[in-house]
Amino acid sequence: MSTPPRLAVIHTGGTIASRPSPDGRGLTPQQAPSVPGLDGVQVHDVQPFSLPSPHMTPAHMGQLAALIETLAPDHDGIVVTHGTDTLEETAFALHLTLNVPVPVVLTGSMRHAEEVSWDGPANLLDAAHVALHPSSRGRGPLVVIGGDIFDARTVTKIHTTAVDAFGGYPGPIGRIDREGRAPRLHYFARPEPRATYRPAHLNARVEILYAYAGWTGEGYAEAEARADGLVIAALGTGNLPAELLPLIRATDKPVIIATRTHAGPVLPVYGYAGGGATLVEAGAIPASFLNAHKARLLLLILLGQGLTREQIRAVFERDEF
Ligand SMILES: NC(=O)C[C@H](N)C(=O)O
Repeated sequence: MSTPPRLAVIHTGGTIASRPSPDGRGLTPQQAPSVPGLDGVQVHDVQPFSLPSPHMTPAHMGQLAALIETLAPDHDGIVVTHGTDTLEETAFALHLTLNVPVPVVLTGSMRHAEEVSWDGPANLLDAAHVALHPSSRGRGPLVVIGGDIFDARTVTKIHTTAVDAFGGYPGPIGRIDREGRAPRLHYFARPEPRATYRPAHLNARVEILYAYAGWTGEGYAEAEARADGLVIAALGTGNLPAELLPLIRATDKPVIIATRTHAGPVLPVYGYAGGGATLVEAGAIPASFLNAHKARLLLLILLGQGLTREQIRAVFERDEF
């Protein structure tokens, strides 16, 4: 008789574990969900903490990565349940730091267990099937929501309330559906090979500034003084108002230019004061196609690994993530 597949389910909180709190103050994580209808699978539930995902920190992400590394040798797949608000950040932190052969699949829900349209059980079952499927190996951490399978590098939350809350450019790399009870899984794309990092710590201070029409640099000097590095969610292909150019030129710390536009790369094409070409000439580092919060995590991890500004520039320039 063959041994049943072994699945670890790591519960971290989020709406998928939430219910209205007895004090009437709104939803809070209370009870980890169980995977429904998984016959013949040995499920091992683990709950390192139970948080709403806005309370997640890089330290929790590090704790989760260490736990996954401990569980990986004895399991065929690992599912992580997580709040959706920062799910893409945890997924990307794992993508950058984990090097385990077993599939790791993050999921969550947009509706809680007492709502009519509770999406937790289906997402959990989908995530379990994806995690246990042999074709999922070697793709890095994946995110499964609403039947869509995303890679951690490009996935992002695109809606605050819809059940299909995740998207990102260029979109899902696969799809899981069910025919009766049987899972039907298709992959359309294989993520590019990724680099993994071993930071000595995750304590670097990296702040994000958000650009807008009429910004004259308010908040920049204070953030620059406190932080080890900055990320700016800039405009379009990575442009800023002219007033930011001398501020960036005077900064020795890494300043990453991401974009507040929801898709597309940052490219140094404009030569007016504050245009992307002038920011790069002043020392700034384009974030490639990473959004500001993923660029922040990459910078934090590279700083934690002791890289210099020029080594950090090379990682972003070569898309080594
Ligand atoms: N749908 C959710 O999970 C949202 C919740 N605020 C969280 O991220 O924990």
